[in-house]
Amino acid sequence: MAVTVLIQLAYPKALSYFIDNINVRKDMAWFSSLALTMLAVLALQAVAATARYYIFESTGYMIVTRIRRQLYAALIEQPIRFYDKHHVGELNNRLTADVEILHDTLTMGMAVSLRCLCVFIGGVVMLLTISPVLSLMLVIFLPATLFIGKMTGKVYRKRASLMQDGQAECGKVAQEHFSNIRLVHAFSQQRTARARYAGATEHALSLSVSSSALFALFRGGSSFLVYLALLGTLWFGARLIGQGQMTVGDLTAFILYASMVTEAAGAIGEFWNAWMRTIGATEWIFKVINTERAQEAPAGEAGLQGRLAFEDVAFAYPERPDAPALNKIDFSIAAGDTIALVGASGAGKSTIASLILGFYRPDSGRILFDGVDAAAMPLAAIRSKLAIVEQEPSLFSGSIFENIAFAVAEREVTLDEVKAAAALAYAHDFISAFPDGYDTVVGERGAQLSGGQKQRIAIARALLRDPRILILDEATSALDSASELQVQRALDTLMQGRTTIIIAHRFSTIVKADRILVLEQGRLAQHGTHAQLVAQQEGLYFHLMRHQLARAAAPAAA
Ligand SMILES: Nc1ncnc2c1ncn2[C@@H]1O[C@H](COP(=O)(O)OP(=O)(O)OP(=O)(O)O)[C@@H](O)[C@H]1O
Repeated sequence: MAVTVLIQLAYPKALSYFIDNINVRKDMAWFSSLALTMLAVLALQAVAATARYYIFESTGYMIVTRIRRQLYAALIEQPIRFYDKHHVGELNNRLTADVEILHDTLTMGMAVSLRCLCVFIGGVVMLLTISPVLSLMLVIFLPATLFIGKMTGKVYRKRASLMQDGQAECGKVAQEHFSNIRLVHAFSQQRTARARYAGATEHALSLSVSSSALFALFRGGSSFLVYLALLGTLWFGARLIGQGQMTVGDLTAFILYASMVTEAAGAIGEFWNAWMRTIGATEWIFKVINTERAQEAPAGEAGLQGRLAFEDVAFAYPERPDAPALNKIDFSIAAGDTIALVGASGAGKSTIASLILGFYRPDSGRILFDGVDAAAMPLAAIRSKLAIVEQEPSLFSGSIFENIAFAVAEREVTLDEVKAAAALAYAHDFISAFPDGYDTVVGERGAQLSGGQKQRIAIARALLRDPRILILDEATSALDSASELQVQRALDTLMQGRTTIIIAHRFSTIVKADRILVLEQGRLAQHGTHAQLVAQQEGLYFHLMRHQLARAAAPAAA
C-alpha cells in the first residue's frame, strides 16, 4: 500500500515538473526518458495494487469464514426455545447474506479507505508545500464533506439493521415454501406463495430504496462540494499565476492534489457510512455470537439405571407463558418399565417427551433421573443415556451409514457396529440389497426410502446409542402389514431391558404397557394398567378406548 500511495502522490509533482520544462528544454530524448521512467513507476504501482487487492480480499474471506463458523457454532448451541422463535430460512439468510456484508466492508472498503487516508494526509502535505495560501481554500470544504459523511453514517446504521431484518424475512418465506413444496403444489398454492414472497420483498425493497435516497443525497452533496472546491482553487490559482506567485505546473499539480485530497475525503466519508451500515447489519450476528451459553460440564459417564420421575412438574412454552402445557404432573417409572402416554391431541404428550430430553426446563417441580434432580446433572450426561425414535424419523441427506452412526457423537463408529445395529433393527437385509449398501445416499430427509425403511434406520440409530431411557413417538400412519410387522419386531428388540416412554396411538401398544398415563389438557387425568383403567367406566381412558375401538372397527364394518 505504501508503494502505491507514494507513487500516486509523486505523480502530480512529476507532471508539474514535466509541464514547467516543456518550454525550457526542447530536448525530445529527455522527454522520452522521463516518460519511460514514469511508465516503469506506473507498472510498479500496478504490481503493488495487485498485491494489495489480493492481500485484502483473501484476508477478508478468511475473517468472514471465521465469523460464519462462529455464528454457526453459536446457533447450533442455542436452546430449543430459540428455534421456536427463529425460522430456519431466517437463520440461513443471516449466515449467508448478513455475513457477506462484512466481507465487502472488510476487503474493498477497508483497503480503499486506508489508502485514501494515506493519500489524504500526503496530499494535504503536498498542497501546503506548493501553496499554503491556496490550501486555505480547501480547508473550508473538506470538513464539510467529512461532516456529511458522519451524519449520514448514523442514519445508515439504523436503516441497515432494518434492511437485514427485511432480507431475513424474505429468506424465511422462501424456505418455508421450498421445504413444503409438495403441499404448495398439492393445494395449488403457488399464487399465494408468490404473493407472500412478493409482499416480503416489497417491504425489504422499500427499506432499501429509502436508504438509496439517503446514499444518493450524500454522494450528490459531497460531489458538489468537491467541484466547488476545485472551481475556487482554479479561480484563485489563476490570480496567483497572474501575480507571478505560482507557475502553471504548480497550479496543475495543486489541482491534481486537491482533487486527490477531496476524492479521498469523500471516499473516507463513504467508507464511514458503509462501516455504519455493516455494524447495523451485523448487530444481530454478534449478539448471537456473544450470547452467554450455559457452560455444560463434559458428558462423562452418567451411569443411569433408567428410573425416571416427574414431581409436580408445571410448564408453559416461553412463547405462550399464559397457557400452561403441563400442570402438576406427578409420576415415576421403574428402570426397564414401559409407560404409554395417551390423551387427545394437544394434551401434552410431546411436551413431556421434550422435558425429558431437556429441550426445556420445568417452570416448577422436578424431573428426577435415578432419584437425582435433572437440574443438578449435566444435560449432556443425561442425553447420553437417552434416545428418541420420532413419529416421522428425521434423516440427513448423507448415506445410510452416516445416518445410523449419527447416534454416537463422542467417537468414530465402525461399519461392523452399524451393521450389527441394523441387523437388530431388521434393516440389514434391505440395506445390503441396495447396490451401494451402507453407502446408499438417502436423499433429503430420506426421500429415497420407504416409510418402514426410514423407521427401521431410526431404530438402528437408537440401538447403536444403547440408551437406558427410550422415547418413542409412535407413527400414526399405518404401514402395510409386512412392513408394520418388521418395524414392530425391531421396536420390541429396541425396548428390551430399557425404560420406555411411548407416545402411543395404537391399541395394541397401549394395552402392552406396564402403566398408562392419561393426559387431559396438560393434567394427569388417570394412571394405571389397562385393566385398572378400563374398569373405571366414567374415566377418560374408557372413553378414549371406546373411540379407538370404534374407529378400528369402522373400516371393517364399511
Ligand atoms: N413450541 C411450542 N410453543 C408453544 N406452544 C406449544 C409448542 N408446542 C406445543 N405447544 C402447545 O402445548 C400444548 C401441548 O402440546 P403437545 O405437543 O405436548 O400435545 P400432544 O399431546 O403431544 O399433541 P399431539 O398428539 O397432537 O402431538 C398444546 O396446546 C400445544 O399447542
